[in-house]
Amino acid sequence: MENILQFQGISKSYGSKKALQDVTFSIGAGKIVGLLGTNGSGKSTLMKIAAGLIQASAGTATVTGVQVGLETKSLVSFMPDRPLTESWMKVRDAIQFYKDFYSDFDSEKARRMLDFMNLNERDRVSTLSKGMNERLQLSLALSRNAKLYLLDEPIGGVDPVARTKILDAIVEFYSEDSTVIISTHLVRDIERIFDEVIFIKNGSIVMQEEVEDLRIRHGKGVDDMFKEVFAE
Ligand SMILES: Nc1ncnc2c1ncn2[C@@H]1O[C@H](COP(=O)(O)OP(=O)(O)OP(=O)(O)O)[C@@H](O)[C@H]1O
Repeated sequence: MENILQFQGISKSYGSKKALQDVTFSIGAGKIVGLLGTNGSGKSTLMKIAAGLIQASAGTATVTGVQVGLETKSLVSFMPDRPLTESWMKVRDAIQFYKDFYSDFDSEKARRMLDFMNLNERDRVSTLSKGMNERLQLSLALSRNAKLYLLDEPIGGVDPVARTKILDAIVEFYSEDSTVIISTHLVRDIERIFDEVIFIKNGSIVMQEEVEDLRIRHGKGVDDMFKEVFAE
């Protein structure tokens, strides 16, 4: 099976703070993967390295076998935990902005997603609620034709109704030959959509399992396993 994302011995420090320590894993094509860890465990750092936004202090990261850098930017669509859009924009300006910026942006798909999300192209980004803004950011990220989608806390801080809508949209609109990695600590709400999970604790990977194997091997769901691994 083709590796979509591979990390080999990746470490990252911010000054004396070690955010990632000797992280090695690989993820195949056609999966929705949960990157699960408590606050400060290194999830955003890992995603930013995969997206080519920050550099690792040591190790190698590849996307479809290509070392992360300029060439992989067109393969990876990243939804950061803070919006990339500007507050003066209307929803349609945000779409145009992405279209201008990314040659792989599919405007037709964006329109279908906006419709599904109950977003109006005339709405001003600054007036959107947090949940509606997350819906917009997700629509923008998933409307690119990428190999790898990195969604950093797509359901952070939104109500259960918005969460369900966002998760339904991911399942509905992701294309099955790509891979989606979703970071979160809100495991219970989201575990139903994962094929595979990676647990990250204090900057190290402590578990990577197919969800089905986890159930068979440990007789537990992802949320129970998460609570056990991260118990303090
Ligand atoms: N720019 C930075 N400068 C210094 N330390 C940083 C920086 N970014 C992250 N860190 C530290 O690195 C560690 C990992 O942070 P990271 O944001 O990757 O974790 P996270 O799992 O995404 O956390 P959260 O769920 O709270 O967003 C944390 O201890 C954090 O304080």
